[in-house]
Amino acid sequence: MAKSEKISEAVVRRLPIYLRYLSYLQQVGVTTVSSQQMGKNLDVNPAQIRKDLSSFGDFGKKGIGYDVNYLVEKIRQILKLSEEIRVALIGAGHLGHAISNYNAQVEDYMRIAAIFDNDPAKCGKVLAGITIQPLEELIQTVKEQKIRLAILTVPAAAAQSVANLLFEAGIEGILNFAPTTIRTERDVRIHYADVTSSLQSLAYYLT
Ligand SMILES: NC(=O)c1ccc[n+]([C@@H]2O[C@H](COP(=O)([O-])OP(=O)(O)OC[C@H]3O[C@@H](n4cnc5c(N)ncnc54)[C@H](O)[C@@H]3O)[C@@H](O)[C@H]2O)c1
Repeated sequence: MAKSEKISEAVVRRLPIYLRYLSYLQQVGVTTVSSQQMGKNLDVNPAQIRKDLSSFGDFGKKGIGYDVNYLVEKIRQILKLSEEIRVALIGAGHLGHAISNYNAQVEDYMRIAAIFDNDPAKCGKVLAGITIQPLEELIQTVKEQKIRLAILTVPAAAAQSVANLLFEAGIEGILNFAPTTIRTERDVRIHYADVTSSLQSLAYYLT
């Protein structure tokens, strides 16, 4: 039973990291895991892991650890990953190719279901098993296919206008790779992924 409905953003960001490790344990047939083992493998303080996991229920057993299958199910539930979530990718360029091909290889509840580009030379071509569609078809396809999330891999100059189309289509969240901020007037969650900023933060720790 969940102790609280609302989980902090920091915990929500750590849960996928726990889930990735726990899914690996499932694959190799490990059935229980302690917070110590998890902490060692993920380089996270075990006390932090216990605290995070206890925030949505008290299901670790002292001296035995966590039941891996149960924990995977529980985290999937919390992250609303119990059923497939359909994702659109916009911008079938270099990065779009890499992400689409990767997504097609991994077994994941996040499934890229549609790909869009505004380059007529790319539309109609197949990428990772999906036919690239023109941008004009975005709103209708997103609505028809019940696509809820989007990945933006277009140039920065195009990001806002494409995001506006996504808002119009009713998208609920965007993972933006373009190096620009997206403004939204609706309750749409925008997350940013940026290798350069991450490297810049890492540079701070250079000795
Ligand atoms: N966040 C990161 O770590 C990271 C890393 C690499 C690239 N990027 C960014 O990702 C974006 C894509 O990079 P890339 O190297 O794949 O570029 P790219 O030029 O190879 O691909 C961009 C694609 O977007 C399409 N496009 C352009 N305008 C569009 C529009 N209005 N609607 C739909 N499609 C449109 C182009 O036709 C092209 O296929 C850029 O903004 C780049 O700066 C971010």
